[in-house]
Amino acid sequence: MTQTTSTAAAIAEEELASNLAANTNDDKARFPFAIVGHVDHGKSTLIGRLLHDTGSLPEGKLAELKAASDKRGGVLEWSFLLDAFQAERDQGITIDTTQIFFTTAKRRYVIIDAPGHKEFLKNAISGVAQAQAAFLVIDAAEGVREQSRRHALILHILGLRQVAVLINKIDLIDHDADRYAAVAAEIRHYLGQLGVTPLALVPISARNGDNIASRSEKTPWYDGPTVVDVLDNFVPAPAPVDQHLRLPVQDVFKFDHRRIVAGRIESGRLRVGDRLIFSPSGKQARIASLESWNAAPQIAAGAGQSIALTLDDELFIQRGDIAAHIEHQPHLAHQATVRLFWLDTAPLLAGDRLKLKVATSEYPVFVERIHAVIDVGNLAATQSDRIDQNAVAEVTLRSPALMALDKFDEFAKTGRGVLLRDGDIVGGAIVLHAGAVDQSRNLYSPTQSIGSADRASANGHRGAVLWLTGLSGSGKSTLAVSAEHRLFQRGRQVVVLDGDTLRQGLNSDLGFSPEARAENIRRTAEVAKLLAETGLIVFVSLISPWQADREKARRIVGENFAEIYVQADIETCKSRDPKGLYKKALQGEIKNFTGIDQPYEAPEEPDLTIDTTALTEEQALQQLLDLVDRLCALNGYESRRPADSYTI
Ligand SMILES: Nc1ncnc2c1ncn2[C@@H]1O[C@H](COP(=O)(O)OS(=O)(=O)O)[C@@H](OP(=O)(O)O)[C@H]1O
Ligand SMILES: Nc1ncnc2c1ncn2[C@@H]1O[C@H](COP(=O)(O)OP(=O)(O)O)[C@@H](O)[C@H]1O
Repeated sequence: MTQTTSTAAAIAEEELASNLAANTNDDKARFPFAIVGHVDHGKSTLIGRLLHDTGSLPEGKLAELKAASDKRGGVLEWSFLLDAFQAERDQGITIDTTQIFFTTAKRRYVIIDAPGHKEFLKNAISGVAQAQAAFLVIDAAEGVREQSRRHALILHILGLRQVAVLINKIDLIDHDADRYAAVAAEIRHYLGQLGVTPLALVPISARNGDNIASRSEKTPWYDGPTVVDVLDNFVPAPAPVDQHLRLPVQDVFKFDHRRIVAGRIESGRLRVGDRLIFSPSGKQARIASLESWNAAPQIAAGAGQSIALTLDDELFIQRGDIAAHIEHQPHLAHQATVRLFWLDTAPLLAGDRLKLKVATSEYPVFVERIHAVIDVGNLAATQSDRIDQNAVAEVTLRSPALMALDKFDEFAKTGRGVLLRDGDIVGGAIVLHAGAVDQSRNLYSPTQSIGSADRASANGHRGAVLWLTGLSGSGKSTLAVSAEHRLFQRGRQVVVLDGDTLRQGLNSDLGFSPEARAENIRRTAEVAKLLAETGLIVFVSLISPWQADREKARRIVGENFAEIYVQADIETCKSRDPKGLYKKALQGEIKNFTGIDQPYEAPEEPDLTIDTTALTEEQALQQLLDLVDRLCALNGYESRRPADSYTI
């Protein structure tokens, strides 16, 4: 390293350190925690109490509260405090109920998401609520309830490991040690199944102030910490600045002929001269400058800072790209296995299409497979094809877009996302596994064409041509169209090429002579080949009465071609006569009609024969879909985990 660069590096370190130190002086340095629990178990009262007992109430608030409580019958209602804050907020005064601040002798705190706040789950899941610890409040008289369980599960899913349980309303059970012990055992057992060991369980009465800021005389059998002790003992998370760099691009501005890339550094650090790679595009450039307005020029920055930088190369960077150092990039994948929490009233089904929003990027995805749905009550994993509201499940999502993702346990911010349907948040997801792809294959240069393997990887299946042959009325179109619907619902790329339709456009110049039919089949085979190469599952529904023409079609398409004989005898077809054509042909109104005055050669060795005279439409469809599954599955693409290997 030269003298100049080492000096620059030293300055950068120093500057970064001072920036970070500056950061610790703002409100971000408050220790953020959440209070969760079943409705009416006492969360609001606890907040009122905490503010009061730590001396954090604004002047005059207590008097106001007393007056309000007197009006309603005398008992001091600590939860009115939150109502009062809410009222002030509604009038445009500064206190925000979703961010309540208070201070103990040891440090400053921010309570994230006031209890009862309907958005808690959404916020918690979307990562807005960056709590580092949580209190789970449980009513001593009522014990563990559905919401207590669900909230505990969410805390676990969100990766929150510092959890303490406050068993509230201890006065309602007459400060009874045995009843307290029973509730404590129940919640310990449940949390134990999740692999969570509560840091403490505290018997409290939020209303009366027992064991909040000082030890209560009414629970002489309890010798553990108070709520404030527990708070002060939560350990702040290690600074994300020590992790690898993740800079999700928020925007790119044109300014004075320069392109300025803006974003918030979610983890790690960077400095001028660093070489960055932007995922998923794979473009690379060095940082030319860190922009600053009305401030001394910066040459380094770290996690938590919002920055604007320029690059030494005019790359096309866009919102949603993630900048990282080359040695430690996010995973690139079309497929991700996630643990999700479903919020929408409408269930999530296999094949459903959603958007996965991770940091600043949004990817279209569909549910490729639901591995297991978790019962919130007993944590049992069951196999299901639907995920109902408030359920937790493990699923594989697939995107036609290449996604840049991290695993949640490695990078919290870029390893978790929100699921959107029609613009609404309908669930949250943490990434357990991002299916890796061969990166070199996916970093395209504009001159390199996209191969069928890339397309298959994006779609989650290979392209193929399923050539349905059979008499008019045998059931070709019926089967092709139902298969198309079924596969489309599963998120497959699929299309039907039907003789009737093609003959109205591409092949409108052709009749039904043997030569015209041969040309009809040749053209259709060429089109089917092109579509299959772009990754589609193509159903061709043509009578294609001659073996030689069908063999030619197979040669044109090449690999991934299947000949399917849709079998029904002529008498059955005549009796079905869905379009009334047999009647006309028998009356001589239509000439050269297959099966009447032109032959039909049944396939000699079809890949599949579907006898529609013996099967119901559904059975016939299943036979066809089974063949599609075999023909179009990617090698190893499933990467499925059986439900019984599910652990949470
Ligand atoms: N002479 C004659 N013979 C057979 N079929 C006739 C004829 N005239 C019109 N139609 C209608 O055209 C559809 C068949 O066209 P195809 O393109 O599938 O035929 S071929 O593959 O070229 O043999 C066929 O559709 P399907 O009933 O779905 O098979 C008929 O609707
Ligand atoms: N198992 C079956 N599979 C497909 N179609 C069936 C079956 N059983 C009865 N049908 C009926 O046969 C007719 C087939 O018509 P269509 O699909 O237009 O045939 P094609 O496209 O081969 O001319 C439809 O009316 C359909 O409801």
